[in-house]
Amino acid sequence: MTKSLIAVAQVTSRPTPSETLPHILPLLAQVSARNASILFLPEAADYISPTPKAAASVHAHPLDKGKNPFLDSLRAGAKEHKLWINVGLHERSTDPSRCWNTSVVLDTEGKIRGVYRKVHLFDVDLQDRGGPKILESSTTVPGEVIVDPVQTPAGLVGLQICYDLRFPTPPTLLYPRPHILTYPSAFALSTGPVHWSLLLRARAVEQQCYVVASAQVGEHFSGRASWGQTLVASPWGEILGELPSTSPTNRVPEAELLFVEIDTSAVDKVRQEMPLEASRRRAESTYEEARKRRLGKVEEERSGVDTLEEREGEQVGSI
Ligand SMILES: O=C(O)CNC(=O)[C@H](CS)NC(=O)CCC(=O)C(=O)O
Repeated sequence: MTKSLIAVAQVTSRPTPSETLPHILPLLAQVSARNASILFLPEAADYISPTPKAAASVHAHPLDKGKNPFLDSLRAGAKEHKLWINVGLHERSTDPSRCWNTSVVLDTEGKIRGVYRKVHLFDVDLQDRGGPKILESSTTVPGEVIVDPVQTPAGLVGLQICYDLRFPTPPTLLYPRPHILTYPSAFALSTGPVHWSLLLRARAVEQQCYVVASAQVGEHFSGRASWGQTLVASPWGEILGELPSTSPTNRVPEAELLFVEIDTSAVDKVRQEMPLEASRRRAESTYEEARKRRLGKVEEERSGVDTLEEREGEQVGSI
């Protein structure tokens, strides 16, 4: 069987896990009623807090069984409804005021099959574009590892999170090559309209795989909203399904589902028709040479501030 139905959720998470969970749990029965094999939930599905530093010490827990009420409920739900679940959530780190931004894969026994911690953190100042100034690194510890894709009933799933979407290199390093790249997200209103679907489709076209992006949507609390537009792209880059984005004129539900059929043989077919990976390997030595040259130049620029002035002095003197 190469075909399977997947369910992709769009959610408005609240400031605490106990406020959010009642919106998420009913989705599990809906997924199971449609016989979908796996449910994808967004980044920070457990909560989005106005005071993330304080919330980290209260609501972020280790992933271990019995230590994380939000994840424990999903583990029980996965088992009850015989589903796999991919979920983004806050994970307690060794620093009490900063958590990991983590993506977890659960199997039908509620057992953890994959854990990825967001590597690229959203440290930006978009105020001139009507957007936020956010320093995710002040509340989040960056992950250090690109993890291997996880085998699920829908195919091999490569784990990335939200802002990672802007970095094309990590997916090129995944092995075995995934059938699905997943980007659980909470995209900003200021970046979503132009960048979100463009980047998701670009990753699908480059990696020749499905891209599944479950998104946060709507207003989490006064002053913080997410873009939405939960989306699935095909290995050819087509949009196979999407849910509404946040807009002043359209009220989005607190939680809803998108169902899409995935066919792993469609991934194999595109990769046969256009064998990008084979070409990439042939180019590897060329990349390496360019990379070294670039690194050399960057280092020269960084250490060369004083010497540059000296050189300018020399030039002036010699003219
Ligand atoms: O932990 C939470 O509270 C929820 N997490 C988020 O909202 C994260 C980090 S602030 N958001 C993004 O990475 C947006 C990226 C984005 O919008 C872009 O790349 O344009």
